[in-house]
Amino acid sequence: MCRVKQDERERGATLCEISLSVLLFIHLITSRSLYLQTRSVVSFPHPGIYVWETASPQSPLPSPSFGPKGKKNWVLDPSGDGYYQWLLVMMVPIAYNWIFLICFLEEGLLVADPGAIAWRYVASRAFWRDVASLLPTDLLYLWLGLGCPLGVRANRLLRSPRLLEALDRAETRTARPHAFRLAKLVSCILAGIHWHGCLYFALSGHIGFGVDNWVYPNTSDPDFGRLLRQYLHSFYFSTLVLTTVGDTPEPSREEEFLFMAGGFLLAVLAFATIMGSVASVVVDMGRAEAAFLPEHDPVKAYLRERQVEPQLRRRVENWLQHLRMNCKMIREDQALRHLSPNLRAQVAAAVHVPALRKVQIFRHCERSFLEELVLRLQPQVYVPGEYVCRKGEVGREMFFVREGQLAVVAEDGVTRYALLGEGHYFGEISILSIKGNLSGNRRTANIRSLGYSDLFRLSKGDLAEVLAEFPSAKEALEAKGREILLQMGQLDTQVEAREEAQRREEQRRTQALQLRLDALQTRLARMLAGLESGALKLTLRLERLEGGRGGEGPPERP
Ligand SMILES: Nc1ncnc2c1ncn2[C@@H]1O[C@@H]2COP(=O)(O)O[C@H]2[C@H]1O
Repeated sequence: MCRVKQDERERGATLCEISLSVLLFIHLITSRSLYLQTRSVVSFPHPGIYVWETASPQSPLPSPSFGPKGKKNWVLDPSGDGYYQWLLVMMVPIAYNWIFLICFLEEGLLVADPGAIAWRYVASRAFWRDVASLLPTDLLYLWLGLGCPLGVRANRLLRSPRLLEALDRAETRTARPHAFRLAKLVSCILAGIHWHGCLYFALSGHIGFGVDNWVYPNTSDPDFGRLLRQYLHSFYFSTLVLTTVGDTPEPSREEEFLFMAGGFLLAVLAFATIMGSVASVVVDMGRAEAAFLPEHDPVKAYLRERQVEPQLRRRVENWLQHLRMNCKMIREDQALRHLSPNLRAQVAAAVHVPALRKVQIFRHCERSFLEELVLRLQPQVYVPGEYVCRKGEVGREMFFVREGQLAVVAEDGVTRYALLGEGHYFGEISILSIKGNLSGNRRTANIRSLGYSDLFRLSKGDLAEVLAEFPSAKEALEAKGREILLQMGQLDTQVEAREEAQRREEQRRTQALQLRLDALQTRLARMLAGLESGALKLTLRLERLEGGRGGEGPPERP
């Protein structure tokens, strides 16, 4: 109960961390976007939320306007209510370390004492990093003005380890880690291009808008003065540079050359990183699948190399395709091999016990029996027309039908004696050593898969081990087997009667022997008692004799 609560608390804290870190991420990006905005002009359509229009380099703070063609750019005024409310939202991620007490492990135990948690946090490097990231550097705007260059709020970036931690956690917990990794990569690329675009715009402003072909065009031109146009132009320019597509205007000043060189170097690094990340994601995807699916290529190469007949090759290929398309896992134990035995048993039980419950004889079995059983089951998939077992073969395993249809067929492979579907089992007769079974350990029938069948295979040894602990299940299996054998005329009831008579005879003989043994033991005990009393008498007489000789009296008559 306590553990569940703890889990819930942890989950809640992690969710908070993730959502707050995402907010922080947005905040970081937004804070950078503000650079573009700080070079804009304010107009006042509503108290609190302001409409900003583009400023020209010549007039950093021109008079308020609604922009060309009455179009409005909805952004936040740093002195308005809207920005204040935004800051309140952003205060949550900043203050969450003070609100949420995140427990830590000491010698494997969770420490939940607030004092200890606080001390640990204060002594950690994260504390100083958080403090530095909280410094209200925004106040510098008051001194430097809204048009101050980048870097004033750079300390907010110190929060990025939290973001990375949140992303890391999310990656571990998400059901689709590959998609998540790709999304993360794309977000990083977009953020990189965004920041590069901001730098380009800042540098253009520094050099002067429209002074040459390379910089951002003159913002006094209504077309280039709109915030959206400024942003998209800068973003596009940076995309060209960072993807090394080229086709960018020739730089003509030292700053421009430096910026372009830096951009190209960054592009090379980014390209290598992207290629590496994408390759690793693709390889990981393949590896994860290969953990429980058979590899196509080696099998196909083998069949080709050994010149296996085309029909059989096609069957194998169909089988491989069926596994892949229907996500049939035949190597589940491989996928779960790193789990502890206990956890593996729990996972196997959670996945397979419902399927086993559909098997009639297991419907009312104890859960412990089924849990024991699922650990030993091996998934198998058969293609249409394939024989799972043939009459006369030595039985080494039995099967449970998880999905699909199979038929008990005659030698011709067509005549059906019985149909087996979900929840049925077969192959138990030859491995159970049923008394009177004339087939011994040989299969009593042919079993053929009608379509694709998904089975559980249980080896003879594993079945024996499990049944040894659960005799009621053994009796149920044997009873069903005897019934089938009886129908087939393969059960020698005489053998059973003979065996029963023999058993009774043996019992009778054992009892007779026991009686004789008891009688012999009684006689022996009597003899021993007689012997003992005789010996005692003899001893007494000898003592008396010795006593008489000592007193020189006449010897006593016997
Ligand atoms: N008439 C039948 N109905 C259902 N199952 C059968 C029938 N005949 C044979 N079987 C199953 O087919 C299996 C073939 O292998 P076994 O003899 O080990 O065990 C056999 C039974 O489980």
